[in-house]
Amino acid sequence: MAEDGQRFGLSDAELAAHRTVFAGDAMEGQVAVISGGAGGIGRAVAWLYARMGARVVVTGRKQEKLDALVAALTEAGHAARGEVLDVRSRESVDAFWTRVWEAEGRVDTLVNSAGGQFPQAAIDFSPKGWDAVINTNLNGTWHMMQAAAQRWRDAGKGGNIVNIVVVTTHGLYGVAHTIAARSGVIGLSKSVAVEWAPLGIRVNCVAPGAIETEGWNVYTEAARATYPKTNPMMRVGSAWDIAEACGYLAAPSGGYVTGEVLTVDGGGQHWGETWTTGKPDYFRTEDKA
Ligand SMILES: CCCCCCCCC/C=C/C(=O)SCCNC(=O)CCNC(=O)[C@H](O)C(C)(C)COP(=O)(O)OP(=O)(O)OC[C@H]1O[C@@H](n2cnc3c(N)ncnc32)[C@H](O)[C@@H]1OP(=O)(O)O
Ligand SMILES: NC(=O)C1=CN([C@@H]2O[C@H](COP(=O)(O)OP(=O)(O)OC[C@H]3O[C@@H](n4cnc5c(N)ncnc54)[C@H](OP(=O)(O)O)[C@@H]3O)[C@@H](O)[C@H]2O)C=CC1
Repeated sequence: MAEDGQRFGLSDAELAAHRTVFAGDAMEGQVAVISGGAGGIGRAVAWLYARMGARVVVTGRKQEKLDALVAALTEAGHAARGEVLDVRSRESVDAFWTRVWEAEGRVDTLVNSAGGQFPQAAIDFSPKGWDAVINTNLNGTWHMMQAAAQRWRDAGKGGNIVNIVVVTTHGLYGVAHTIAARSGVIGLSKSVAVEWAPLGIRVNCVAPGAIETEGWNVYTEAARATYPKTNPMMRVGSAWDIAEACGYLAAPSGGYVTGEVLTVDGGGQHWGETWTTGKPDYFRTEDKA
């Protein structure tokens, strides 16, 4: 829980009404699976895909979060289902995909938004902490990707995958474990984009900058206060910014895009200060002039 108990990000009511550039039938008749679907970014993707006409299946570890989202989507007239799933368990992932395929008869898009990390200097990572982040973000994403691809291969019909990662191009202080995991996901995605193209499967990543969501609760107030300075636009992004990138990749607009990393960070990969644990004295150049 947050040190100050704050809530961050967009509510279901805001996501239901947010302006979108996408047509209401852009994913008509399709089924989308969204891991971490009741989190901040996954929830926005679920709302957008549902509003584009898809049936959505959202997963996560906490039943009550899933229930609340499914109730809100259903209330708004959308087709939605929630299933508890820890992506770190390969056995659970396989059983989930078998159930979904039986229930829905198809899946067209998988978005891997289950993930996260805790901020800590790398030199102090415990073996258990390292494993938790690698198993969630790299292995969990892989379990979902491979299980989906195997069903698509067996059905003789392709699909597409969108992996939510992190911008890995510069040294993000305090999250080296996640940079290792996400770099793995990016490399993996590019490789299987090639291997799985003959199966009709596209694989892409979306790399968000600082996006206001409930996930921010693991960071301190001081760290969060710096997030607008992570990019030249000097503001944070919203989960809807990421959802629309995922909409572009999943809809026919993304039909010729594979092996790509779409960075949605207000230009943060080119300029900005990123301190997940607060700015260490060593880097305070203003005091050293
Ligand atoms: C360019 C633009 C850029 C922009 C750059 C700025 C953006 C930065 C903001 C990024 C934001 C996000 O990604 S926010 C969105 C993502 N959401 C989150 O990160 C939410 C929090 N994360 C998670 O829940 C996780 O996924 C994860 C960390 C893997 C937790 O997995 P588990 O459920 O296994 O967690 P636990 O059982 O609690 O912990 C497992 C072990 O991990 C370690 N551990 C856990 N929390 C710890 C902590 N605070 N400090 C130390 N160690 C910790 C301990 O060893 C734990 O074991 P014990 O010692 O035995 O307990
Ligand atoms: N917000 C931001 O600024 C940024 C976010 N990202 C990444 O985007 C993704 C989504 O983040 P965001 O929506 O902000 O964060 P949230 O914490 O709001 O959502 C992440 C969701 O992942 C689920 N989850 C975590 N671990 C597991 C697991 N082992 N199995 C299944 N589900 C799991 C959680 O659900 P439950 O607790 O129910 O399991 C949670 O709802 C993450 O990978 C995040 O690191 C990247 C860059 C910046």
